[in-house]
Amino acid sequence: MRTPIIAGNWKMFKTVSETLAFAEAVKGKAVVEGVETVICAPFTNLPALTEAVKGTGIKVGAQNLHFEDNGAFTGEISGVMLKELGVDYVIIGHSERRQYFGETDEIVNKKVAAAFRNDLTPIVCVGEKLEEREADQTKDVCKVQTEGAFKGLSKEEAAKVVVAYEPIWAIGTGKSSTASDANEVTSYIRTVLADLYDQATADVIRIQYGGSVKPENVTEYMGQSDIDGALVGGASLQPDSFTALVEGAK
Ligand SMILES: O=C(CO)COP(=O)(O)O
Repeated sequence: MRTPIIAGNWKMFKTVSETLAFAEAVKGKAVVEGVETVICAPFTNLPALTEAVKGTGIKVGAQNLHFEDNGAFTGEISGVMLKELGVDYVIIGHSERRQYFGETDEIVNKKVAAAFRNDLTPIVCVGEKLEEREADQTKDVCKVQTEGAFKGLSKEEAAKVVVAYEPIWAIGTGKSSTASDANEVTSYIRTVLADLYDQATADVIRIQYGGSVKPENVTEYMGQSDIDGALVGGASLQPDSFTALVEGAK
């Protein structure tokens, strides 16, 4: 009932020429029936990437947006600008944005609203730090971040959001959460969403796992009851590995 979604988060990697080479290499691949494939690239690569993947079934996402549609915000990019490029998704509240760029739950919430204003699908990231996990605060942290992100969203909007559960200690470290631990948290997030809306709405919201996902472990995550895909950093950067991730999500 929930279509699995594999999204690559390229972070601050790849120039335009590298992006075009990647798109060429995955042409006719990295697309599997019943799985949604998304590449979230740096802003500078989005025009070339949307053009290059046209008709391939691969969708394009940004990694951030400003919460206003335009204005005196030097260096920022808005949802209006992304939409015109043919971008469909936008990652919001990634832990690197929260950690290095001071994004709070309130800012995340305003960005989610901006995404909906511009018909972009938000991929909202939540997840705990190592010390929070060790202090047994994982669920509390995810609850606060989820409630903060969804504030003011209608049921119809909520149903379209993709949540990415990314334990911060598992990002780029090679230390992935076990599939059953990750499923315990994603199913808990679903109960938070059911409390906010209702069970039927919570049941259609897709929740990804992110943190050291690779072709070798993706199938194990996808086999869990409440994990509907993966948000992948490092392993999404090589065409072969990205293709294998999508195939592994079948
Ligand atoms: O942050 C991530 C995706 O948003 C995860 O990164 P890695 O897959 O490199 O651990």
